[in-house]
Amino acid sequence: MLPLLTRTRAVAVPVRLALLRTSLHTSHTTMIQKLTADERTTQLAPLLASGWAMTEGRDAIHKTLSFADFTTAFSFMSAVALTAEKMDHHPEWFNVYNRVEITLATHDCQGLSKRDIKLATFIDGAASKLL
Ligand SMILES: C[C@H](O)[C@H](O)[C@H]1CNC2=NC(N)=NC(=O)C2=N1
Repeated sequence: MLPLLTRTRAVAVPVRLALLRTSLHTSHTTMIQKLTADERTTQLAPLLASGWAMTEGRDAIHKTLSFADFTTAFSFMSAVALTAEKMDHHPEWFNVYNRVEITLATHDCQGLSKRDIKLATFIDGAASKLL
């Protein structure tokens, strides 16, 4: 029979290793993935056909929207900001008066992910209500 302290360590070490494996596995499987080639055809292509464009030199998309005036542009930005915060997914954007330039990419995977598709789709819906 092993002394109590040795037995405790003999059990505790494998348990800790198992927990570490589980946490590594979980963080790996929940990591946000770049869009696959198939997803680019089915989900990204429609956005590229409706005013979004690939950004040169990076896996990102951008679009410029012009509204009637600053108040309308800012109202659009407020709607997008609330949704972006809920999604924990934020646009890179630039506003001057009535114009809003938006770039979307997922920093966590250094490229385009489903979150960018979802946010771009929301942005198009919000803009269409105000344009
Ligand atoms: C810690 C926080 O959840 C992350 O930094 C979120 C926040 N907003 C984000 N926004 C965008 N566009 N890409 C991200 O990878 C991202 N990650």
